[in-house]
Amino acid sequence: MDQTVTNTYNEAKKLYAAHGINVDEVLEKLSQIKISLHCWQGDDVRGFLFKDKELSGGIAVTGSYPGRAGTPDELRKDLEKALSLIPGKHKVNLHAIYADTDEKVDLDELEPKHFQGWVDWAKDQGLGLDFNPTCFSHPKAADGFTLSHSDEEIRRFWITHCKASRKIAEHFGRELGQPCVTNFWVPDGYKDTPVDRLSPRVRLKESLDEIFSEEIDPQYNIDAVESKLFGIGSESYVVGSHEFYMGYGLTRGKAICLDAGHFHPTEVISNKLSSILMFSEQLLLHVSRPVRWDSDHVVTMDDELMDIARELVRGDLLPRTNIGLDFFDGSINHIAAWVIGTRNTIKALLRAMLEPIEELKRIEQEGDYTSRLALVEEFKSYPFGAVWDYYCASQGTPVREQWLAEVKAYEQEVLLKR
Ligand SMILES: C[C@H](O)[C@H](O)[C@@H](O)C(=O)CO
Ligand SMILES: [Mn+2]
Repeated sequence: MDQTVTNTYNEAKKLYAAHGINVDEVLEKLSQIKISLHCWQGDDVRGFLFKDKELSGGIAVTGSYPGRAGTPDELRKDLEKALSLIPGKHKVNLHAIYADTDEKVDLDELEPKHFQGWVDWAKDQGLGLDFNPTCFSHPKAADGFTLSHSDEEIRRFWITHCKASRKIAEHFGRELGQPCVTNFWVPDGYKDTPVDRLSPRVRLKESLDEIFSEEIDPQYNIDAVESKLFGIGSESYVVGSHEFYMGYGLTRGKAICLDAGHFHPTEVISNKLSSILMFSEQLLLHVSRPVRWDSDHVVTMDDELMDIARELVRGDLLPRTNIGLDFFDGSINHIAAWVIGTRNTIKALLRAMLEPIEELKRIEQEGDYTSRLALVEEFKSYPFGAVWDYYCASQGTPVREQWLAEVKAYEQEVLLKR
C-alpha cells in the first residue's frame, strides 16, 4: 500500500482515538455493510424483455450518454467494472424486465429459470441479489393503473406478476444464502383530482393481501412496499401514498421502503428512520437525490445523505436497514454514476461512524448544547478522507479519483464500441 496513505491514516487514527473512536473497528464494521446497486442505472431503465417499449409509470430518464448496456452480459460486465471500483461486498438489485432469457415471456409468466444467468453470476462474484416486480413500461399499465386497476382482468395480470416475482426472489435467497429484498412499487394514480380516493386504495390493499398470502421464509425473501407522493401523470393522487404503505407495512409485517425522492421537496427521510424502526423490524431505503422533483439524480454527499447516515449509525439502525440505491442519470457515463453514488453512500456511513457518538449523546443529555454544536461542527473537518483512502486501498479498490481513469479506459475499450 502507498506509504502516504498509511502515514496519513495513522495520523488520523490518533485524532479519532483521542475521542475514544477505534478506527480499525470502524472499518471492520463498515466492510460488513452491503449496498444494493440498482441494475437499472446501467441501461436507463430499459430492461431486456420489451426493448421497444418506452419507459412509463411516471418516471423519466434524461440524457443519451453512449454505451448503455443492451444485453444481460453487457450489464453484468458493466456492474463488475463498477463493483471493482467500490470497496466492500455488495448486492445487485434487479427488476423483472431484466430477465436473462431468449424465450418470449410476458411478466406474468416469469419463473426463476429466466434469471438463472443472474444467479450463476452472483454466485461467482460473491454477490447478493434483490428484486422488483416491474409494474410499468407495459401495455397493461398504459392508463397508469396496475394493482389497483378497476378492470379485474388487468388487476389479475399484475397480481400474477407480483406473485411470480416473489417466487423468483425466494429462489435468489435460497441459491445465494442471503435474503433477497423484494420491493413492490406501483405507479397507480391520477393526473387530476379524483372523486373517489378510497376505491383504488381498497383494491390495492386486496391485491397486496393476495400477493402476500403465500408464506415465504424470511431467510430467503423480505417483502418491502414503496410509497410515493406524485409522479409524472399522477400529480394529484397516488394510490400507494406514504400513509397507505405505513399502515400496510406495519399491520402486515412488511418492510417500508423510503425513497428520498418520494416526499414533499422540503420533507426528508432521515427524520423518519428512527420513528419507523420503533414499530417495524426492517426498513428499505432507496437512496436517491431529488432535484426540485423526484428526478433521481446521482447521489452526492449532501446534507441529507449525511443525515441519513448519521441516523442509521447513531441509532444503531444499520442491522435492520436494507440500503438500496435508486437513481438513473442518462447524461453521464453509466458506470461512473454507480461508482460516484455508491462510494458516496459508503463514505457518508464512514463519516457518521467516525463521530464521537457516545460523547455527543452524553453532552446532549446534560443539556450542554453549546458543546454539542461545537463538537458536531468541528468533526465535519476531521480527517475522514485519510481513513476513506486507507479503506479503499485496503479493499483493493482505487484511492481517491484514481477510479475515474479506469472508467474512462473502459469507456474507450468497451462502451464506445457498442
Ligand atoms: C425503477 C424503480 O423501481 C423505481 O425507481 C421506483 O423505486 C421508484 O422510485 C419510482 O419512483
Ligand atoms: Mn425508488
